[in-house]
Amino acid sequence: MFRVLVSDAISEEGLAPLRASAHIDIVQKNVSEAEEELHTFDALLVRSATKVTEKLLENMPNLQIIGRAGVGVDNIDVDAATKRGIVVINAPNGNTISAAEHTFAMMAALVRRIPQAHISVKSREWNRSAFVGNELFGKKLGIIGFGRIGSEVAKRARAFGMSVHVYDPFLTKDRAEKLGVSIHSLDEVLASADIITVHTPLTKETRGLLGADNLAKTKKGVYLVNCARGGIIDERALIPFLENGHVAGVALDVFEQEPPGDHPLLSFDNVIVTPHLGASTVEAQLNVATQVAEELLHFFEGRPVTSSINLPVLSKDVYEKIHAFYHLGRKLGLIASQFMNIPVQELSVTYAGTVADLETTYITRSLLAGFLRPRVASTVNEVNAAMIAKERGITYGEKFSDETHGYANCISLTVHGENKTFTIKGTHVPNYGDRIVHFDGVAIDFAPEGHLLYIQHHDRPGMIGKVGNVLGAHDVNIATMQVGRQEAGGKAMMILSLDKPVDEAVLHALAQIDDIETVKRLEA
Ligand SMILES: NC(=O)C1=CN([C@@H]2O[C@H](COP(=O)(O)OP(=O)(O)OC[C@H]3O[C@@H](n4cnc5c(N)ncnc54)[C@H](O)[C@@H]3O)[C@@H](O)[C@H]2O)C=CC1
Ligand SMILES: O=C(O)C(=O)COP(=O)(O)O
Repeated sequence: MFRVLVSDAISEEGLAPLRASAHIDIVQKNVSEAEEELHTFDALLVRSATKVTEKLLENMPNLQIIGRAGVGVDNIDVDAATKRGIVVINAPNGNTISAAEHTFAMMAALVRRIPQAHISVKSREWNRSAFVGNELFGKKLGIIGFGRIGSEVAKRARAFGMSVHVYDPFLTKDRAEKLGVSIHSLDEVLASADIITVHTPLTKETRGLLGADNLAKTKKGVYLVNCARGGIIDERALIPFLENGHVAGVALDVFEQEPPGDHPLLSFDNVIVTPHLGASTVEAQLNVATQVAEELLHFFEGRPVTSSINLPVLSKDVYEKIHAFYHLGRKLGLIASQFMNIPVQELSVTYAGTVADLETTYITRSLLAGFLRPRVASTVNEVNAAMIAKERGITYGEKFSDETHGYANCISLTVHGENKTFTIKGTHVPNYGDRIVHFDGVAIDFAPEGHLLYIQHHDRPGMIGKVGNVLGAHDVNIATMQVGRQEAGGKAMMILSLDKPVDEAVLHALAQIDDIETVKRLEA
């Protein structure tokens, strides 16, 4: 049973597929209400209200996945989640239209002074001359951040007869041309726009992007809109520009602190506000809840998630192709780590044959996670494997080769340790399974499954019988046995697969046999 804590208001209808699952138990409580049971949850679903801090994650040791029913993840400590191997997903498209429409509504309301006029009429006044506004038609709209929402705002602005000047350092000329907007530097947008709307994420680079210096570069009489994140426009810096009339008006849906409390900006008549409503439509909430619910179901079924913030994103198609290699990679890493149970500095992975054409980053992450698993006490998976490897000074790299040793595909892992190097190679045979085809310099063929016993010995007659006798005497049943050697009379090895793991006494008894050099247990 997977337990899901839903700690913000998320559409019931969107959550229906999760509720329908017999394996999922949904609890709807905020974090403080759920304090006593935080340790029991496998998943956490939030919007922007819940602050997912490192401290909260410490109290949720079973957490595997955080779903953000929306876009912005600035309320989630993604680094802390990644460190713990927790997958973070969001619903990037579900509320785009709602946020763009809200931005547009705010912009129109701002220049026509609709909220102020509304309050006046509701106060039984009729003062038409007090609310003379401006047209949007013919004005220059400066858009800072031209992603999903920025570009939807641009389409609507063009329909209103506005010209759109965009600043986004990651925007290509092609895309700008397609959407009928012109690309400019930030300074150019600041200097030329009649209205400026921001649509970036809140990051170290965008916090305070419109601070005192940049506000001073804007046109006198400029209107500003922030329906993205509080803090992109510096609230404190804005105040003198409103006081001296340089800024004609501001529309804010978001605040540095939410709720903003008794904020000085709220006293200005020409500052219009909404309480973070950009995504608050029935449609957007259904979309985002449905998206995260589906992703959560996939995750719990062991299928790929498609909108992760901290995992390489895989389409269903790509996943179908790579998942067999993903498991093989995990096994190669796991076996290699146990065999090389010494400090290691470097892992080198080589892909050959059909696997070389696939999304190998994901397979390498899986291999790395398999390698680190026996070495670290905490959860390690493809989310945090790269970070943990770095912390432990283990570097890794991928290569590609044509050498498949006669197989359709081959993954080769070489582990470099102090004074020792080990290579293991495996292949995946469709409808048959994974096979290890090369182990520490010896060609062999075994399935990387279950309780394995590795025995390295000199190639002599009677070795198989001696090993069989010792295991029989200890009541250990052999399921399969594979043998291989470098050359007749030289280094040879056996890989046995056993029904149960062997204990130290068996390892010791085997090591006493003449001509046996090494005996190791390997779990796969
Ligand atoms: N008010 C609300 O309820 C909602 C707010 N949002 C917020 O709106 C913002 C935009 O969301 P989306 O368009 O979906 O995101 P997006 O990721 O599609 O677009 C963000 C754009 O900002 C650009 N960008 C990044 N750093 C920049 C910088 N330093 N200067 C200029 N451009 C930069 C990126 O290249 C990208 O094109 C986010 O902050 C999101 O959290 C989203 C939905 C609802
Ligand atoms: O999706 C976003 O980034 C939003 O800001 C929407 O936030 P909300 O889910 O309405 O709390």
